[in-house]
Amino acid sequence: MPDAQPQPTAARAPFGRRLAAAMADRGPLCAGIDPHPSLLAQWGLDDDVAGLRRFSLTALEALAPVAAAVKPQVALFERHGSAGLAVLEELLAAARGLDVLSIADAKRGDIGSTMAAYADAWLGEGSPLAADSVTLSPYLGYESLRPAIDLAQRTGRGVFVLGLTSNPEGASVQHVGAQASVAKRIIEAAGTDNAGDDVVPGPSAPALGSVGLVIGATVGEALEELGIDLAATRAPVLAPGFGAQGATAEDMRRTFGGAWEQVLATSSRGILAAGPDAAGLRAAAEKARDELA
Ligand SMILES: O=c1ccn([C@@H]2O[C@H](COP(=O)(O)O)[C@@H](O)[C@H]2O)c(=O)[nH]1
Repeated sequence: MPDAQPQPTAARAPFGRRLAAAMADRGPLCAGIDPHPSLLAQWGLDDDVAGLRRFSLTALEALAPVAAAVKPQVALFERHGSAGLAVLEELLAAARGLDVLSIADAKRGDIGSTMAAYADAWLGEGSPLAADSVTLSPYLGYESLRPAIDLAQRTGRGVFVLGLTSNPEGASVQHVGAQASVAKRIIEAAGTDNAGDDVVPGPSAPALGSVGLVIGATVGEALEELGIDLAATRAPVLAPGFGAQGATAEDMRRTFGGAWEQVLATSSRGILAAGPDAAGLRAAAEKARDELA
């Protein structure tokens, strides 16, 4: 498996630009790498570190050529302790070597002083866990995420802030406030950050900032009901819920409307269930990507 160190800051274009180019080149699919115990069993692997490593590297090699990004689910590595995190480090390095963008789905969020340490871990130059981007939870206040947003912008990396999540329970917090909802405030704050970013469109790619949003593919009419103008934010939109959680490409086109070009649909179990055969995995990802195209 190829290995590569994070590049120096100066050599890396802004994350939004790199993501837009990858989406133009490979399509709007992010392949989730979620080594659930049930999937390990289905692949004939043990629920241990060797099984985790085989699963993750097999999925990466099969899926990297057909996905704009890969998204390892950090919790499923953490459950194996420090050895699991070492596998995640190896996976992130291998993704760099295969030239596919990585999104560490860690959903970090804390008071600013601690947030700086999370930022160093996931976005810091030279950190063994550094990914191209990381998911963040804004429920200690959007501004508490500032150290991560700033570091991402300095290093050509990105963040995806939870806006409207794909799970049905999310609405009980995120929809509160109706037309001035919690979600709307967070989404508009991301838009403000992207307005200050150096955002330029590529020849066949939309102009995307480096502060992304997580908006579930399953949220239905919520964007419209809450009066949210996603297109105005220029945020890359990571959309989980496609596949195993039930959202179809058609549902997503309806939900995202004029912001469709910003959407990076992510699917994990829906693709990974086709493993361990590499050709089967790739075919499942290509089918998902073609449905979205
Ligand atoms: O709102 C959210 C935020 C993150 N996720 C994550 O995405 C994947 C979805 O996996 P599937 O197997 O495709 O359902 C998983 O890692 C979640 O933690 C989300 O689903 N919803």
